[in-house]
Amino acid sequence: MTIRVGVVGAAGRMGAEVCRAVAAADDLELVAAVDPHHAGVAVREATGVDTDLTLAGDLDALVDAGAEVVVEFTGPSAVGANLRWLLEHDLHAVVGATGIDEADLTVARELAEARPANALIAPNFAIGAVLLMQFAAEAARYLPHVEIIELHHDRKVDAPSGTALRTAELIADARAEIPDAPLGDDRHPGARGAAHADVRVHSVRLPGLVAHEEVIFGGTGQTLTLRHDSIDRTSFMPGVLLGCRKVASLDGLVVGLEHVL
Ligand SMILES: NC(=O)C1=CN([C@@H]2O[C@H](COP(=O)(O)OP(=O)(O)OC[C@H]3O[C@@H](n4cnc5c(N)ncnc54)[C@H](OP(=O)(O)O)[C@@H]3O)[C@@H](O)[C@H]2O)C=CC1
Ligand SMILES: O=C(O)C1=N[C@H](C(=O)O)C[C@H](O)C1
Repeated sequence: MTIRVGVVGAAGRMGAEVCRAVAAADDLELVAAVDPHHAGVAVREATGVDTDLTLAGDLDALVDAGAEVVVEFTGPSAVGANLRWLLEHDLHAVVGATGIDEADLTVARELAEARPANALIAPNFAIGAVLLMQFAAEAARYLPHVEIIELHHDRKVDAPSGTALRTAELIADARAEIPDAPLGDDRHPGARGAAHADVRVHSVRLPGLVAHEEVIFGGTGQTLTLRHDSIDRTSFMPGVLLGCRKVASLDGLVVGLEHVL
């Protein structure tokens, strides 16, 4: 039995990659692709997938096409409303877009509890990044002094990255104390990064980068550096496909790919 998959944000860097990955998977079928600003464009042209589908302008196309699972890769300004719509229409959601706010997350959690559809939200679908977050949480138990540097391509709209925010939260949950992160003589605001969950996060945006994160721990006479590099967006695809296969068996809404590994 194949799973019928729709993609929202299908003309974007990640959405197009997801369309290609879904179309290439034997057990998944690409049945709809939505991207309002590119409606009417052939999916073949936007993604290279061998299909007669056309990019749809609104989410109703997902229902019309009989999608069972929908992959959401739009961005911070659209993801909250889209996720709500998907759950209200009983469509399982695999969400990669970052920047969903707390209020939208609460609504989505309640909907996923109340209705038959589930949601998997993963700030990062690359297995290496998931492991980096787990290793960072483990290290923070012993080395509470830590800062994060995330580095991304220059077209990324949000900063800090969703992965960096999640890493900071996992570190905050794991470490027993909140050590000082001195600002020093902070002559240029921002020079010491931004604090999230009491962890300093620094964001770099440059052409040539894809998605990278370093977590640097400091201790007496030593440092420990954990680093992950996505050098291509295909790095996220095994995680996204796994999410498509597992989301129906989840219970409500979960955050983090680790829950389906
Ligand atoms: N979880 C993970 O593993 C990963 C997450 N991401 C996240 O995925 C998101 C997308 O990244 P990326 O592909 O690089 O961004 P892009 O800007 O390339 O793609 C986003 C696409 O969504 C479209 N879009 C905007 N609004 C809507 C809407 N309301 N409905 C449907 N489509 C819409 C955009 O249209 P237009 O071009 O006209 O704006 C664009 O085509 C970001 O939040 C990023 O942080 C990225 C990589 C991995
Ligand atoms: O925009 C991106 O590219 C990425 N976004 C996600 C994030 O904000 O963490 C995941 C990955 O870092 C790539």
